Amino acid sequence: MSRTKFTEEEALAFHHEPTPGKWAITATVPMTTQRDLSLAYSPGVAVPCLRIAEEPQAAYDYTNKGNLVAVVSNGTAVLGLGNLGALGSKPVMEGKAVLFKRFADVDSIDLEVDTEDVDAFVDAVKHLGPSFGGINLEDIRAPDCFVIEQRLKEAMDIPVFHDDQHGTAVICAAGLINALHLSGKRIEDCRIVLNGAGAAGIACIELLKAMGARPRNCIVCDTKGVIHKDRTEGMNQWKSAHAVETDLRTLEEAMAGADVFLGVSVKGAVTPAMVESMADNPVIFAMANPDPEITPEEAHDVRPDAIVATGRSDYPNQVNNVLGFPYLFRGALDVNARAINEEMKIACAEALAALAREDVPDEVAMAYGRKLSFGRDYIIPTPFDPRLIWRVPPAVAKAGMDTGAARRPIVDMEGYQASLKGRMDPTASILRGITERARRAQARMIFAEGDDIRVLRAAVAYQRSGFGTALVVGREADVRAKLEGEGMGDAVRELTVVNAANTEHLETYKAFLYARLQRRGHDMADIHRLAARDRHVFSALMLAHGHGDGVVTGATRKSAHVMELINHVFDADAGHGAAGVTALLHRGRIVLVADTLVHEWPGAEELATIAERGAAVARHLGLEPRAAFVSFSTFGYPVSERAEKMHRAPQVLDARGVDFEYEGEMTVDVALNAQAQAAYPFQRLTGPANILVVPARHSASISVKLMQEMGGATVIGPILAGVDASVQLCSTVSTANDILNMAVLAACKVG
Ligand SMILES: NC(=O)C1=CN([C@@H]2O[C@H](COP(=O)(O)OP(=O)(O)OC[C@H]3O[C@@H](n4cnc5c(N)ncnc54)[C@H](OP(=O)(O)O)[C@@H]3O)[C@@H](O)[C@H]2O)C=CC1
Ligand SMILES: CC(=O)C(=O)O
Ligand SMILES: [Mg+2]
Repeated sequence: MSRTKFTEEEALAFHHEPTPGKWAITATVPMTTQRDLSLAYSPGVAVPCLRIAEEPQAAYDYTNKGNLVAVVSNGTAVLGLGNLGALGSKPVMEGKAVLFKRFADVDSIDLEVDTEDVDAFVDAVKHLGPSFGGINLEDIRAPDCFVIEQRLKEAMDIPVFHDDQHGTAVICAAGLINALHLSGKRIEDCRIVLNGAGAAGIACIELLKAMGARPRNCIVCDTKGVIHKDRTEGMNQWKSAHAVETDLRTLEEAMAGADVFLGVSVKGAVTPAMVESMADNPVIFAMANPDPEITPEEAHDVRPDAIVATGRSDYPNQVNNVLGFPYLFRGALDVNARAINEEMKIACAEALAALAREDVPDEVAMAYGRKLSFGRDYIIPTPFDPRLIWRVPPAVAKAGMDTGAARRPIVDMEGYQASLKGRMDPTASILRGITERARRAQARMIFAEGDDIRVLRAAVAYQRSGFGTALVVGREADVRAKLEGEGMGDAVRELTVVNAANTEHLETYKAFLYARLQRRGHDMADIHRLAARDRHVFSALMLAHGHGDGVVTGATRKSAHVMELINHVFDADAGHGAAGVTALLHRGRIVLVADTLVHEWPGAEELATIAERGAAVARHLGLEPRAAFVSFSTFGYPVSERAEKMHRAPQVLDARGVDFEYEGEMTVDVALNAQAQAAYPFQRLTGPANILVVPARHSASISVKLMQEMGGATVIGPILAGVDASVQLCSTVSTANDILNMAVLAACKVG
């Protein structure tokens, strides 16, 4: 499988753009008018204040407490990187905050507390309870973390959860349940070696013992080797609890014949020889971050029978607490829990383990680019599995209710599950699906405009992101100079620069073009000029001859002009049913607008074709199409000659017998709003439309640009659909990232 590759510059740029850091705050209420101001602040705010003072539980109804978690650290054990201090830990803590949001729609704020003193840390946090629904402690070194967590739990009436301890233990337990299932061993019989007796290690071994592992079969090691009964050096009470009577002294000795190795220590702590000495079908969870104790390749080289997991996302079997903390807190918050107790953690582990053993839906497999079925390379769900959000929190919430941790039980569990499904932003999974499909396609992408630095940056990113080969049309010296000017001189060697002078196919291209254009007023001199000097035509010719798998162009010239040139090579015009479809992504919704590129003023027949193109693009994106023909009138009112064609287009589709939902004509609010639709009980859409077929290109342009400028929508496209070749057009204002997006669409042939 492909490793995710990035440079240090890219990691820094990711954290720098569009604004420094990884998250910002947005208001959920309008703050526009004088009235808004008086409700949000003085005097209106007094009403909820007084209500909460009287009835503290009401804080969950009138403030964001019920969905807000603090990620708190002092930076003394940042991943496996050591003590980087409170400030040095902030990128990780911001990262945890965005993971909370992305995976479970939990709002979270990182708080870096600049002290290594346990008392001072506890004092700083223990009075913050009113602000939050939960406290996620993170990357605090052992043994301080044990004391801090215990004291905060006693002082606070909300869940206090040290993720490195319990989050890790929960995921480790879930993975181990399944790994042992596959290796045919019972936990009671396993010899388990744990390396790392810190926050994560102690919690993991405690949970495994609670699940049946025999204490005498568990050997714990740290920097001083095996923790045995006679040892005094580097000990503490938490380690002593796991000391055993044994002659083993080193990790190497302990690993011989072991069934399970758990690593929560540091990179490279395990050698291939140690793995080689383990028992049959050994289970190896090398969980140190960012680099594991041993890589899966190294382990499999010596032991092909091993079941290996790491904490990283770029290997199969990611045993990482990202699978736990978002869902544990989601479930806990939703019952306004006082704590996250043992039963809630075990419920989480069991739900995760059970999910991995189930059949994997196609869209999950598709997004990962490989078949996922329960087995050695799939013992734990993948973090992007969309089922996690509605499968795990209900199990946690139920355990919280059963054990009295819940302050507000959930009455309707089915309704709760449905609300969890609706909570997640579908656009994120759509974009992810496209990206993974493109990565799998490994397309040779032709970037036509190699003289533009945005295009070159997109081409470099395309190749470095592992999407495939970037073929850049341009002059080599020019490409080099431009990239050097951007401080990306190295990238020249990675790109393949193609032009009329260095291709062996120019004569073939010219013959092809002449055959198409000889009766359209072009002589051989015109043909040579087009084929050899026009990069749009040259790129299209490369594509037409299979010398690339897709073309991205249009960043330097107006799209109408580029379309004309592309049409010399492909039949990509209105007459041949081509259409432009633009995807608008906004607040978790995705709506396609068509035609945004080809038809100037389509008639009813053409509008029907445009709807078909829109439906095809929707399906490519993983949406079930619902097309609305939009206008300023709804089902014949107000009567207008201009709306007539929008009224007739659905009838054209009736006659064609297409296999998707469509309706019209209607105003945009009726198209997009289920309540407005309810006023027309006869209409046939089963929900809000996700394709808007607009009357003309001007209305398309106006609506898309209005959404972009005023609404802040993300715009992808126009996607050129209905052409028998993968050509995508950017706009002259495209950024490098927009161009990369178009290349990704071209790579997975959306359109
Ligand atoms: N995959 C996942 O989800 C998670 C992974 N982790 C990873 O686990 C590791 C430990 O994190 P955490 O428990 O929070 O950190 P702590 O600082 O609390 O504990 C680290 C432990 O590792 C031991 N250790 C360090 N180096 C070695 C070595 N070379 N050989 C043996 N033991 C060693 C230390 O030994 P000593 O006591 O002698 O100092 C200590 O017991 C990190 O790499 C972290 O990224 C953590 C949480 C989640
Ligand atoms: C994953 C995590 O929490 C860690 O490595 O510290
Ligand atoms: Mg951590």
